[in-house]
Amino acid sequence: MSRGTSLVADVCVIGAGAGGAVVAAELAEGGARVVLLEQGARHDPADFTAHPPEMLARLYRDGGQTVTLGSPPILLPLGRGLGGTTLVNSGTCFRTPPRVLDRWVREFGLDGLDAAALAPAFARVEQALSIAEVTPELAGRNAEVARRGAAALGWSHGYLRRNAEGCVGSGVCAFGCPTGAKRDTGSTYVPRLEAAGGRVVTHADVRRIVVEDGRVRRVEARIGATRPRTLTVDADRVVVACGTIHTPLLLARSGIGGGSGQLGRNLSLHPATAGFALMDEVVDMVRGVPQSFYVDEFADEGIVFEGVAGPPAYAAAALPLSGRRHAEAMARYRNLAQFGLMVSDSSRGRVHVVAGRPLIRYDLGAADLAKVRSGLAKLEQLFLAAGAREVYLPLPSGRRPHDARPRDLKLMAFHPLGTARAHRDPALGVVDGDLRVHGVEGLHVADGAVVPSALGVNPQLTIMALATRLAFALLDRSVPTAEPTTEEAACRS
Ligand SMILES: Cc1cc2nc3c(=O)[nH]c(=O)nc-3n(C[C@H](O)[C@H](O)[C@H](O)COP(=O)(O)OP(=O)(O)OC[C@H]3O[C@@H](n4cnc5c(N)ncnc54)[C@H](O)[C@@H]3O)c2cc1C
Repeated sequence: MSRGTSLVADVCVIGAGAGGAVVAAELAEGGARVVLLEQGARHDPADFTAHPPEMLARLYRDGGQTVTLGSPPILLPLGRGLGGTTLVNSGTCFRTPPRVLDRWVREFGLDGLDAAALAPAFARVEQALSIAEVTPELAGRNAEVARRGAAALGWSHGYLRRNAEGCVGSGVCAFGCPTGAKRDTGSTYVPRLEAAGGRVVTHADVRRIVVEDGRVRRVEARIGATRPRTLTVDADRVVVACGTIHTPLLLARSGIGGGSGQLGRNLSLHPATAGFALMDEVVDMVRGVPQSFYVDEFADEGIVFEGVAGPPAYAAAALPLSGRRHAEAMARYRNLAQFGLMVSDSSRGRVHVVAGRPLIRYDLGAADLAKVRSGLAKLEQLFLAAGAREVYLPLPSGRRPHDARPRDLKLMAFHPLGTARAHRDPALGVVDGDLRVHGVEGLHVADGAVVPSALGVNPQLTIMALATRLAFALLDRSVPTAEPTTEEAACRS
């Protein structure tokens, strides 16, 4: 053991999030010998306390404090462990909008990724994760505030589709689902992988992918939470799925994928922010699904509103007030509503390493600043139309949405994409349309890094569908057509 351990696999998958867990399980069920290496731990919902500060430290990389450098700095939380960021996400599931897929075909030469070609992969994931629309009862009163506002204004809206069958509305999705209802990839695809004989190694920090004579040969990792040692996995195929921030770093330190000059570039991240409203009615925002409702009236302008909510410890940190006003608003926590907005960005950032530390550089461009300003003004309109007594926007006092400067904004981002983007042309992308790293035999990427443009919708289903398609391509089979659900079968008959 002191000299290190080695394993042999047909496929070594690195990272157990939205992309990695899916591709690993599908490959193992298809008969491949799979080793899945994950830097984080295996988590048990029985240990999820729903207490934000405690869970941030346990489930997130850097305690959820990953931040971009630029104007303005943006908080960019990332999950770590079996399930990756799916373990802490809100469970919202959208297929990639057809207009985005059309653009991929036109601008990036990704002919195999049109809506019809991806439909079986989407359907397979939707079935595996029991994706269904949230009911108004489960959505809770925070969603009802937004619904009332959108209805009064005549804005297009709806309840979101989610992967959380049996959800009871604990209200703390971002801090680990305490009932285990959320079907993150760690509790769905990883058990399927293990049942099919696949091997999972947690606390495995992959340091290098070794390529010889243009072919991938092996993966080298440091393993062990307490006494680190070396693990080598010999494999003819490797799928990298460390997420948009860490995949380009691993490829770069392995000396791979840099040929086009695009590695680490083209980072989009859906800048997001949120406002609060003080209502006359009791909202109890923590009761119900935090992200259960959307308003997409302005989707064509690149602005989408989605629910967000949390327990008092979370709201106290997020409320854009200070001193006595903060204390007074928190004393009326039960009357507070919250709603968020995200913009489909055209600004692009970059991930690279400086002095051994990852650095994420992203500046909000003028077009995206205009979208955030317009989104904040519309958010205020939405709350007022719902009957808000006061609206608290995340801006310095005295500043209005139309004159907000980048440094006035409190932005977060949850959807980093694009740093190893797919493009048919090796001079313009890191992977091709089959997610194979240009110029390297046997090496693929299956995570947010390959997604070549902002989506305008939450990305996990896109990433999972791409991972499903990759797994079946490697197995040399087509993605099977999903069995109709009981509901669909009843409708058809
Ligand atoms: C709070 C929050 C809410 C969100 N809500 C939604 C939502 O409702 N709907 C939606 O569609 N999306 C949502 N997202 C985004 C979504 O979860 C991510 O886009 C998605 O999980 C990304 O998948 P991935 O495979 O690219 O990376 P991840 O899921 O992040 O997985 C990457 C994994 O790789 C591991 N890893 C990294 N480096 C190494 C290494 N060197 N060796 C071994 N392992 C490594 C990491 O530990 C991690 O587990 C949300 C994100 C956040 C933070």
